[in-house]
Amino acid sequence: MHYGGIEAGGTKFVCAVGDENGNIIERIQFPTLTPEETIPKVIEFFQKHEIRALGVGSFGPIDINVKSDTYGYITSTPKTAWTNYPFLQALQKELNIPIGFNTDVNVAALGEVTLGAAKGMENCLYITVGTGIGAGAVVQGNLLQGFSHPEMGHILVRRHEEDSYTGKCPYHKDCLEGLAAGPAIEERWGKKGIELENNSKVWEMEAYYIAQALMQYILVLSPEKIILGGGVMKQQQVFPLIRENVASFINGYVELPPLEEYIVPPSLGDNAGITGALILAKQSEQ
Ligand SMILES: Nc1ncnc2c1ncn2[C@@H]1O[C@H](COP(=O)(O)OP(=O)(O)OP(=O)(O)O)[C@@H](O)[C@H]1O
Ligand SMILES: [Zn+2]
Repeated sequence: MHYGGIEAGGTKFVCAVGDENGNIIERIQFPTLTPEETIPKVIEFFQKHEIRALGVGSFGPIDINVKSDTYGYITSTPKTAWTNYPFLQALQKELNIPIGFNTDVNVAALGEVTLGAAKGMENCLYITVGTGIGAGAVVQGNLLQGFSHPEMGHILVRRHEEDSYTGKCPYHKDCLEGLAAGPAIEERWGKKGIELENNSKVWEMEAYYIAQALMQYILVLSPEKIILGGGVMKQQQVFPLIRENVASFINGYVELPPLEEYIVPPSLGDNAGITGALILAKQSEQ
């Protein structure tokens, strides 16, 4: 018997069928169009396979509070076709199996803690720096959740002294996402991140912001491993800069594991999310 997983992103939906250990057997992807266009394709894929349960890691904001009337909905997303869309209910109606529902980043954290860079640990943080910045956390073996899911990308950071860019977040302007996500890099420097590889100032500034965020996450959550993924983090040269900045901000106040092992890329690569979704599927049966 197999499990299903969905990594629902702002640009594409990845769907996979896997085994009880999170191994992917078959995967397929669809562009994220409107729910009316995308969801029937997703349902058709899973109806072809006999799956026991499904796990969903979704872009957000989403409602993951099981006590809420809108549990399972995508809520106030800027992708207007999906605003207030009852995502979980639409899947449930057609598939009639247990479904676990959480954020893309929480699910990626679950993948990495179960089978990836944080395997064997109870606490880890998964951060994506892409079109937006988001983080998911496994804390004492559980996905972190309160009245809603964490929104760690929107924290405030101290400005780099050479940065006069106003910031791109529609809600806060110069929050972390507003200053350090891919679109902010592009607007500040006038080129996409991928074309700025050799501009050391870009990555020095990027590391300065990301490291401040990491300091705050470290002090609040005490993660055993920090995993940084997403498009911007494909710039591997930023990792040593982030580690240096984290060391300098923390300034010896807490003893950290060796930073090359502590702040790392996802060891499941681009499969962190979909693998976590398969694991969430299995957990949803219990
Ligand atoms: N190799 C790269 N180097 C630098 N920046 C990159 C690279 N690849 C993608 N980006 C930037 O990352 C952003 C896209 O992020 P990503 O590839 O993680 O996709 P996404 O899934 O849309 O993001 P999100 O997870 O925030 O929804 C864009 O702003 C893009 O310019
Ligand atoms: Zn913000």
